[in-house]
Amino acid sequence: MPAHKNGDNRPPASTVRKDKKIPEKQELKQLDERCKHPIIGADSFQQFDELPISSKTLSGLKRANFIKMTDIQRKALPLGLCGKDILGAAKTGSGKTLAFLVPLIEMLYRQKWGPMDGLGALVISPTRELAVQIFEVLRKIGREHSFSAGLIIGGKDLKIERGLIAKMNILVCTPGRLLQHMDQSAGFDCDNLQMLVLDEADRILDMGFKKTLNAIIENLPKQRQTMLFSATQTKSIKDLARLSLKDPEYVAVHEKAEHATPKNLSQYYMVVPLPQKLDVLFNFIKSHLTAKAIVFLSSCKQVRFVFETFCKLHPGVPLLHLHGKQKQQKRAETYAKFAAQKAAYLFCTDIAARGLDFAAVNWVIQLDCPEDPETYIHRVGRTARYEASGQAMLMLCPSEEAGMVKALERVRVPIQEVKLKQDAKDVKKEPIQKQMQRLCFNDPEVKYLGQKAFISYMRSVYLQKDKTIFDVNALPAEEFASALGLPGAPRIKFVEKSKAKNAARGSQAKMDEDEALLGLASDEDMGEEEEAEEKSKVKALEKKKRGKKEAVPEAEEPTADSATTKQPMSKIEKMFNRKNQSVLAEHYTKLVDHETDRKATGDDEEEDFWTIKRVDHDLGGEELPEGEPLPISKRQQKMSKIEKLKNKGRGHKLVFDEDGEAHELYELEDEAGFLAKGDAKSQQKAYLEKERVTMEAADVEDKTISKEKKREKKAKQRERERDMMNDSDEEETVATLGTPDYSDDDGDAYSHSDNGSDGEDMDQDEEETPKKRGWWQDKADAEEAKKKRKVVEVDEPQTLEDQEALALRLLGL
Ligand SMILES: Nc1ncnc2c1ncn2[C@@H]1O[C@H](COP(=O)(O)OP(=O)(O)OP(=O)(O)O)[C@@H](O)[C@H]1O
Repeated sequence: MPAHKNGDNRPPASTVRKDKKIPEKQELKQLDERCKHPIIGADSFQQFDELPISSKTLSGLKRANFIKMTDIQRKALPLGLCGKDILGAAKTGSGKTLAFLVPLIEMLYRQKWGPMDGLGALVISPTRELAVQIFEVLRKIGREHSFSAGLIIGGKDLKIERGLIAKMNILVCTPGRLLQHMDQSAGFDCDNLQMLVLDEADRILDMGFKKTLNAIIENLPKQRQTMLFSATQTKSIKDLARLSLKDPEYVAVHEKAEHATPKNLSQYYMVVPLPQKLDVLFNFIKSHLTAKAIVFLSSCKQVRFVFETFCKLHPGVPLLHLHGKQKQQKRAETYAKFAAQKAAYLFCTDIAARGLDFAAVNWVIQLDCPEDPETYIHRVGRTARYEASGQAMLMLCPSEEAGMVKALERVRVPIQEVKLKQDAKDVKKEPIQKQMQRLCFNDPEVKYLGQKAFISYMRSVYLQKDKTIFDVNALPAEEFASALGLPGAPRIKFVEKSKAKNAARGSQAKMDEDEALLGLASDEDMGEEEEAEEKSKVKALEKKKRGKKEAVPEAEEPTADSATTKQPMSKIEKMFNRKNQSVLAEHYTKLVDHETDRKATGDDEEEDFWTIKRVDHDLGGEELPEGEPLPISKRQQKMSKIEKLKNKGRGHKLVFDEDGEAHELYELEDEAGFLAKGDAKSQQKAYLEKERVTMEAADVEDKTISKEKKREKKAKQRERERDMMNDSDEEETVATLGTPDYSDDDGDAYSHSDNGSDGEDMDQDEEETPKKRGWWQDKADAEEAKKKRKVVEVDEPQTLEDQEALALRLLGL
């Protein structure tokens, strides 16, 4: 290793800059040399160009305005460049992305990675949005390199991805989708992988993704460099063993810092009774119309409800929403829109809590309490990023205050209480509750959303692990429902009623609670990662229930495609999931009612923990509008008339008396008269005989009519065929108009747009378009037939002689 003039053995910045001009081969040699050993003097490096980084990467960094390194970059990059395994922890917004992307690109560059080498590096992110963001940074700084890089996230066409994935050198992906490709895409192998990165590692390693990640790791070679980054890093030995890390370096730059959150972040909390939360939020928005803010809620349904209702209340600032149940395209659009807005409010679940780097967000509002202090840190980290400042507001229910504040103190989060201002209370003279009620009253869809939001909120509170913070019984359910504008609280039934009161719960009680949790398994409310976690909880509980004695908390997590842990949905729930919800909302509530009534009678005790007993008290007496047919199933709709008649059974003859009352035929005949005609049996025989004769006569008549109809139909068909024969030439041309041949010479389909012709070239296409080939003909046959076809030009035949002459010409005589 050559010594340098400046005494600390590090190359001066000028030396590195000069390197830019040296040939690539020489540069590679120098970089290799410097990265073989711990980089000398790296402790005092401040800028990227002081590190042994290729000129191509440096140029990418410079163009993106990355000149000076952040703390985590200064510490992690020298280690990463030397091939060390790293556990990186640093505050949110402190530049962890570059701390792993630069070593990744450089490692492949130094190894002269090429298209034939296959997959060299893998970056796994817990959410799609974060994966997209990482990919964008990779593109920016790697723009001068020639590696192929792909983004593999759910919600896109699997086939298209499959075609490309085998050719990629770098992949940025979400766990579920990656595993899907590992399982299903032939030609995708990771045998050559050199580097694995887990961004938001603690999230990917936790229960939610455990099984998926284990399966992924099994497919990766053990000899590789591994880097884990997060603002809240895992230190679990078990986790690290799973990843086969080799002497990892723990790089935690802010561990000794006074606070775990960015220093430019001001953090407040406010104790707000649950029923007033929406009111406070709405007033906050009205008084901060120029803010760019992210509002966190606990479930997708909450997000939808608050978004939909607030949009209708027109607060005067753009509102957006993001959650895991949206289609990928919608999610991407929302992400892009919010990123571009100067002032806007984004309502979201924890899907947006980690890693997302929206510029200039000045407020993070947590309407619902986060599940733990780590989630709090990630949520508030969406503001005050890099050198910017920001503010965060946490709304706590009175029952959550003590537990949460203590938990935040424990992880060094400086948070300060603010009280609701008096004038803010005055605003509540006209609370939005009234407007919410109006919205729910006028629009059943809104009311329905409100009901779902109510239930999913209560459920999320119940499911929280930390019972020192979350207590569902302390929540004022009725008042909360009213605040949402609902006419009454959807009734929620606890199976084990005594368990909450019973302080010393025995193991049986615990088991019952577990069973109750199983009943909550099918939450179609959660996002991908939330859902994964939920499923794993359920699976763990199922295991317990089966009597397994082993410790469960780290139970496997189902893969993205395994839905086996979900409780089977009832028929009605499935139907409801399929149907147009706005149409069915009211009807559904009644169906649910019946369903739960049935369960309450003991049909299904496992689901008897809490279910919607009656979703809406107002609906009690409502019936379907009079005269409106009951909804019929699709199968019924598809039945032919004959099938329907069959199912109807035989007709039944009734006779109406003078008062319009229906009677059986025999009721109107007097008995003496009846017996005078003979005994019942002979009368029945005579009646049947008479009816048989009548039926036979009718049958003959029907057959004659039917034959006549068939004859007419055939005649018409022959006539049509004759006409077609006469006009065949003309018709063939018409059939090919505007129908280009979509096959090339090999018969492969090609896109019409390939020839670059749009509407303008259409006329030309039409003229030149050959006659359409029948599916039964190959191209040669068609050409032959075309040659054989003669064109006979004639004048319109006027007389019988003309016609005879034409016929002879056509016959070729
Ligand atoms: N060296 C740098 N110079 C200037 N800006 C930087 C630098 N490094 C990172 N940034 C910027 O800082 C912001 C935060 O970076 P990044 O997203 O990597 O943070 P993070 O630590 O991964 O945050 P989180 O923990 O929330 O995922 C980004 O906007 C990024 O462009």
